[in-house]
Amino acid sequence: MIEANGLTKRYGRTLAVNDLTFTVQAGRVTGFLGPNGAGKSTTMRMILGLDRPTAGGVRIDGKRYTDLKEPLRHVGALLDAKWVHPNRSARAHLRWLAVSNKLPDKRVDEVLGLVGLTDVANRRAGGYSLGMSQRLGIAGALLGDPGVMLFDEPVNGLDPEGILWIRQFMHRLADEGRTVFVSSHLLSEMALTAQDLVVIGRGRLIAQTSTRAFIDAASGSSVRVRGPELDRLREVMASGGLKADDTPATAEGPAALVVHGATTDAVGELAGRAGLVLHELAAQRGSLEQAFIQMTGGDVEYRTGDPALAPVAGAPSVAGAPVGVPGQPGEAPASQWTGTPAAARKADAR
Ligand SMILES: Nc1ncnc2c1ncn2[C@@H]1O[C@H](COP(=O)(O)OP(=O)(O)OP(=O)(O)O)[C@@H](O)[C@H]1O
Repeated sequence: MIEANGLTKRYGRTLAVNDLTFTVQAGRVTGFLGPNGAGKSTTMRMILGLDRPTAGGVRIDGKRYTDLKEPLRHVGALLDAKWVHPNRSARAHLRWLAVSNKLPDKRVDEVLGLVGLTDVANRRAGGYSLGMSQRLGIAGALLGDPGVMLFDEPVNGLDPEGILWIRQFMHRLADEGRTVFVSSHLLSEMALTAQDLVVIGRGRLIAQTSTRAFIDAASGSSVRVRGPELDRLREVMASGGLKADDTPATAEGPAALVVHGATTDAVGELAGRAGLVLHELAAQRGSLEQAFIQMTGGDVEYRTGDPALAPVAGAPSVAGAPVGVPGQPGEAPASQWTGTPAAARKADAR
């Protein structure tokens, strides 16, 4: 378990992390989301004892990182997959890590097997693809068989096969009871990977909740309904006090209505009482992307002019956390956002 309490980091005038309090539970994959410059990497570095908090602190299984006698046995991290000497083989790199951390040599072959690199373990790491380098980084993080694992943008630049592998591997680590904390800009991927979320903006907590609750709170409840008499259906919804919008036919389905702020029960009963035949009645969930943009709306700069990405004023809060974090007077804003989810990927593509 990771527990951050009032975690704060200031770099000169920039308040990179501002009084962050959150918990990352064992046995779950927890996504760490925030616009560019929100403070994710700084937070991860503080968890790993690589940066000193200005105030507050963070504990790993109840202990500060600096108090862990053998840190690699408690926490493993993948921060930069290319952090390997290019002329070293994967096996030599892991052996060096194992020796310098007093870990048994036999663990090297175990972790190579776990990440599927056994057959290429003697090849130069400099010649590895990004996907292989990520696997090697994960092997290094696993060397001490730690209960807590941190991943900073692990799927950046990976092909679909590599992304799927990482997703399944993280689920496996969580199923083994480990704490898995992963930052990513790939929101659709996070929706599939993370069971819980910690969402930050300008260094402050926006939400800590399950992924499902985060999406539901942002998107509200809406119902897609379709039948042979769409006009009548719209009238019946209106007479029941429900607002319905038309959605045109697409490759995915025929024209339908989307009824806002309603449940399938309410829509079905209204239609049934009016004697209307229905061909489709389904609750609609928003995407993590929509929820993220809505929840971080106050923290970002939009440059695309796409109205679909416009920030929503007065976005609801999740789990009691504030939304639309205001900047502190006299502080430089620590957040940048280039608008589209694709552009949200780190410009430096670590
Ligand atoms: N060593 C440093 N010195 C000064 N400012 C820093 C330093 N490290 C980070 N910052 C600033 O702190 C803020 C948070 O940066 P951080 O890298 O933690 O954000 P992030 O959420 O990881 O962003 P990204 O997703 O773009 O990597 C930014 O404004 C950044 O410029």
